[in-house]
Amino acid sequence: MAEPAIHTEGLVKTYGRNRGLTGLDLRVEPGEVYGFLGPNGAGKSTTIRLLLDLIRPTAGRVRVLGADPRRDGVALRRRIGYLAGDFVVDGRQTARELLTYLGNLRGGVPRARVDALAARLDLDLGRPIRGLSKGNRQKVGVVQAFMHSPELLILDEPTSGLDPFLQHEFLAMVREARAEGRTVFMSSHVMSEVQQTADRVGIVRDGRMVTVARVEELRERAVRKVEVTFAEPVDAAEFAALPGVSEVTVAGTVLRCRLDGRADALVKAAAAHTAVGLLCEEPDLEELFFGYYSREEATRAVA
Ligand SMILES: Nc1ncnc2c1ncn2[C@@H]1O[C@H](COP(=O)(O)OP(=O)(O)OP(=O)(O)O)[C@@H](O)[C@H]1O
Repeated sequence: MAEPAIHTEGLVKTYGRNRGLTGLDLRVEPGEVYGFLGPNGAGKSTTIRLLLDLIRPTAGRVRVLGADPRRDGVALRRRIGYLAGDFVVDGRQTARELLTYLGNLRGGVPRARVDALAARLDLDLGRPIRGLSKGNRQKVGVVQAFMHSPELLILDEPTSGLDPFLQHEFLAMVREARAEGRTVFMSSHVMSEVQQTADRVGIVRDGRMVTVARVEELRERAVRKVEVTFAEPVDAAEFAALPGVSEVTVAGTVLRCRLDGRADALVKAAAAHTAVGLLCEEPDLEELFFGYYSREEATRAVA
């Protein structure tokens, strides 16, 4: 098996008496888009800062692209594109000057590549950064992360605060990066952006991993609200007994219920009647995500 793009074992980071990470095991395979999800304060930014050697671990092991961020930091930076959650730029220099400077630090980036990204995001490179709007400064951040075509993109809460146009382009760029075989590690507390792009999702809480799953797997386990309209009234009891089906109500010819996991049994039961309409809410990982938490909290309360 290929060496992981990111590998941490028992990663601990304490900030004085505060616990940032309490033993994080993380494995990101090369070429995948990995969504790193968790609520505020879970330890996402701490993890990312450790991967980039911006801070040092209290204990545990970190490998990034097969290297040690602490020893091989300079060489690693050239192979990584990083977009900080709080990416801030300012100054008299133009966007082009800043991007050229950053590009040179990473071994040089073709001008045409920067131009193409800027054109795509509708960013004027000739204007001084201090005169740019917040949205345009964010575009500078996106360009600097992608411009050197890095093997690994590390994106900390990348779409928070992006306008819908930029969000759309950004997610397209993530998908393209994957198509080119790059690895993307993206933190978020917004399920929808991860749902659209990630192959796998790791959910972190209180400084450790709560669960790791493929996005389809999470979807399959997700809870949906389903509404079926029949030609004739149906009996609620017939549907309430089905696996995964609960909260069944029937109003005339319309059946509403909650579906946990696979739709198979419900679909087959509905097919025994004449179904004239079917509405199924796309499952939201958010609900599943908080489902995990409450389940975990419940376990803790019992313990
Ligand atoms: N510099 C610091 N000093 C003290 N405690 C810190 C510091 N940085 C983070 N922490 C603590 O470590 C924990 C994890 O924080 P972290 O910023 O990594 O979470 P996060 O998941 O990135 O959250 P957010 O989405 O809010 O950025 C929190 O309890 C936080 O209070």
